[in-house]
Amino acid sequence: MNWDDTTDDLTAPERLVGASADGEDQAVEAALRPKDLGEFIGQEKVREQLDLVLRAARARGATADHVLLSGAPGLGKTTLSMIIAAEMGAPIRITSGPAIQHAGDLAAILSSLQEGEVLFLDEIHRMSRPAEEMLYMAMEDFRVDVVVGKGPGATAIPLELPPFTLVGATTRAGLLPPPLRDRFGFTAHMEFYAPDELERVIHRSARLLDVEIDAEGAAEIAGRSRGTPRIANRLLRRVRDYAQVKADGVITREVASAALQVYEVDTRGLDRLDRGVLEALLKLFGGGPVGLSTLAVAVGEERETVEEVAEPFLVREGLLARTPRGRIATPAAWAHLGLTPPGASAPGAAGRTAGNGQGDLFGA
Ligand SMILES: Nc1ncnc2c1ncn2[C@@H]1O[C@H](COP(=O)(O)OP(=O)(O)OP(=O)(O)O)[C@@H](O)[C@H]1O
Repeated sequence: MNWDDTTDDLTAPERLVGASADGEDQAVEAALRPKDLGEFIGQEKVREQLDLVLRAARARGATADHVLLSGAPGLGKTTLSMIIAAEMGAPIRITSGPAIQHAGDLAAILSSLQEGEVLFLDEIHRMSRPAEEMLYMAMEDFRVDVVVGKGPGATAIPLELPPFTLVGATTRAGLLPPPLRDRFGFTAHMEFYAPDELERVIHRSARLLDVEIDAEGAAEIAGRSRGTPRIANRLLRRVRDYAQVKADGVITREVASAALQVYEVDTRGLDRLDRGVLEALLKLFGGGPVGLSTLAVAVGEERETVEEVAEPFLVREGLLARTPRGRIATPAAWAHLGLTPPGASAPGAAGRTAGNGQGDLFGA
């Protein structure tokens, strides 16, 4: 594993706990995707609300309102968009903001949509400005103006579109310009999944992959999956490999724990990079505060890698705080690594076992 690669792609797929999809994920995910709202696990509120929106549209014989899904990668936005199409009995077209750089690209897609079709636009916040402006009119009036020619001789030819449902997905709803946000009839924010929901995701995927797993094995993987179904499914596949080669193929707590120790994913889902940052903060800087640049040099990473790849999860987990004076480790960080904060009395045996049994990998 080459951590330097993370600076080129800040959600580097080679991270076992990275939330964006790698090639293997893409191949397997199609088979693991829930096909209807009933199969979709968790996100109770979103499911209930979406169910109402879709049922009502079906009852009216109308095309569903445009839907905006926001939330971190791997939480099921693509899956939900496919479910929306399936529930409406409509075809789906999938594209993404970065793929639409010119208004003409969007016009070509929109003009070829069938009536009622679902257009899934991933990373909608990364669309170009002219395409975004064309989308406003398409969403509201099902019409676009195609500009032909350049300069003073340019003419706008209006083009009627069949009614369609736009499902936009974004990791950051705050980045969307308000006029675009306002044109969605329904907006849903996807939350990270609770451990029991991830356990259900894991059991379901294990069934589909024909892997035997017990309740404790699923709980062990769920706890390390960073609240994200995509990571849960990926860890399940790696643990399955281990179970096949080193055990009898059955995933128990012991097998899952031993496998994820091999892959350097600890009990809270921290990987080598995350732990490296925490270790440096605690051992070299007494828990901080320390500046981001200094911390990055200490772990031999780029600033951006530490800030954008490692820190968000550490902050979310309450292990690290970003303050105006620099980065600070929380008491939970000391406990997690089984270390004693300066000035505190040494922990007893219980304190030391609060670590994750991987101290040997990072021991000073
Ligand atoms: N609620 C869920 N129940 C069961 N499986 C789920 C659920 N949500 C997501 N998954 C699984 O997690 C994987 C990733 O989901 P999906 O591709 O929909 O995420 P995403 O939010 O669209 O990610 P990205 O933003 O990176 O495109 C899929 O294989 C899917 O089967």
